[in-house]
Amino acid sequence: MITLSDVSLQLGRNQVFDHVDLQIERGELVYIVGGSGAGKSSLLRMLYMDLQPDSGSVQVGEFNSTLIKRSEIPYLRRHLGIVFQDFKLFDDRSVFENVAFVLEVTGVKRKLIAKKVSDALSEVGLSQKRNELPVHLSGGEQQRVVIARAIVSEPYVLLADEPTGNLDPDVAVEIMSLIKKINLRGITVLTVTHDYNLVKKIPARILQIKDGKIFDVQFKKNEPVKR
Ligand SMILES: Nc1ncnc2c1ncn2[C@@H]1O[C@H](COP(=O)(O)OP(=O)(O)OP(=O)(O)O)[C@@H](O)[C@H]1O
Repeated sequence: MITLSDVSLQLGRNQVFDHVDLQIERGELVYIVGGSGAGKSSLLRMLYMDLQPDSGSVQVGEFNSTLIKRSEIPYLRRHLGIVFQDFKLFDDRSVFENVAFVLEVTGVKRKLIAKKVSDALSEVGLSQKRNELPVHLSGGEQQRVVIARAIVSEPYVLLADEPTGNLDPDVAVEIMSLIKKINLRGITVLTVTHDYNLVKKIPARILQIKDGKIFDVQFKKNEPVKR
């Protein structure tokens, strides 16, 4: 599903990735960890092709960074569900409208939008709140809306950058459980996290970015992962 082949990336003076190879199979759930400035966001940006590697290639589904034209990048992004901190909800639109928006801009028919949005809201447990404004929801509920918006177009990969970052520990576990449920439907998930409590509670593959490389690391219970 995702392959990095001999990828190097320099940003400013930082060698963020140095001849990195990585393979992620369809249906995997993967945590991405690493210290501040290690390159976690840069990895996600390469996957949605907002950043091009200086050398090597990034393959996401049928899209390859060395072949893709700028005009094709929106098609790639339609296959990606994106849950980022700076990708806010519209305060003046209802929960339903926030989720529907993604489909409206891609020209999906009204009836189909209603069905897809209802399904997505039901999946995240927010059917009852469809007419609320986001400001009337709790932080965890708002994050559920963000997740509904990310999955409504039935992506094959979900990319999440600290999806539980600002939430209480219990709510964070609920949100991660929801992401796991979505993953079990067959969607490949990559999620950046700093939260080892979460990794402990909901175990999955862990990739650590360090010194320009990406390592698979084993999480040992009772022992903090070194950062
Ligand atoms: N546009 C840029 N120009 C120069 N350097 C950059 C640029 N963007 C990012 N960097 C540097 O590249 C490195 C990787 O940044 P990145 O944002 O991917 O790290 P991160 O692991 O997501 O960090 P954090 O956990 O702090 O968000 C950092 O050293 C950062 O300062």
